[in-house]
Amino acid sequence: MALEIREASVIYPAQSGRAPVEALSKIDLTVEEHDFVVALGASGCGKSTLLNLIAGFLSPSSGKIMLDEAEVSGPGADRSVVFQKHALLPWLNVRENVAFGLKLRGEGATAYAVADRFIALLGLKGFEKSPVYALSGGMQQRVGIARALTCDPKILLMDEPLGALDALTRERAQELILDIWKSTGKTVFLITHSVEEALFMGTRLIVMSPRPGRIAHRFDLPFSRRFLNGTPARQVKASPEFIELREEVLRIIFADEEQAA
Ligand SMILES: Nc1ncnc2c1ncn2[C@@H]1O[C@H](COP(=O)(O)OP(=O)(O)OP(=O)(O)O)[C@@H](O)[C@H]1O
Repeated sequence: MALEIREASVIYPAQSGRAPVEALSKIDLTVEEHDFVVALGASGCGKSTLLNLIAGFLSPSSGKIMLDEAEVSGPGADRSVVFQKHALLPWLNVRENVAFGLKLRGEGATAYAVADRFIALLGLKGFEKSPVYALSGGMQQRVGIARALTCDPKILLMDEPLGALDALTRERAQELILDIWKSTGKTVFLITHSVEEALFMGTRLIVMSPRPGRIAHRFDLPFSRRFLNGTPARQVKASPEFIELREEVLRIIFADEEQAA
């Protein structure tokens, strides 16, 4: 078992005359090692709050987050976060950005060797000395993922990591992340607003509903394994089984959005 969330609730306190917000209500979720869990749901259903709980940026109002039997009480090197805005350091080049986390941990001697391994894995070889501001959005996001991986986290947490990319780059990045997931054996928790991305990438999907934020539906997914076993991505995404599930999940989310309107 990698991660266990037990009856976790988050209530944000009342602000400027508004009532408190029950952002998450009694979330139960077990994430096994090497799972690729994707969270999907209408805006405001608590996806980022859940990721922040796992990252340790936020403590639950009640309930527990356990990682390998130990209670999560704050951020730690066993979890790395990749955000949509990759939060790179613009004055440093690719290699320095990727090595940054390890150097911060005092692992200066090995930092560059490890960084170079992940630079190659993410297809950034040859760009080590490029300033990150000169790279495309897709390449910057790959630098962000390489940096997260260098610290060898048990769990990679990704909050809408591909949201800012154009459609073609986004599809390529999905495939790259799946290849890396397979080769590194990491456990992944990813938030996305794209139903197609969620179905394609995850081994497990949680569909969340708002007010209060909760897990309303859970699905086991076969599609990423089909891609990793050699079926072309577009063929996976165009299969009748994929399309049927995509429409089912869209119906669930649209119903939540309509209720909120
Ligand atoms: N710091 C905060 N203080 C008060 N309320 C908050 C805070 N952060 C989030 N919320 C509220 O908690 C609920 C869940 O927010 P959260 O950002 O986790 O949802 P989300 O599913 O990630 O949304 P989106 O898809 O729009 O990013 C929302 O109603 C939001 O307005």
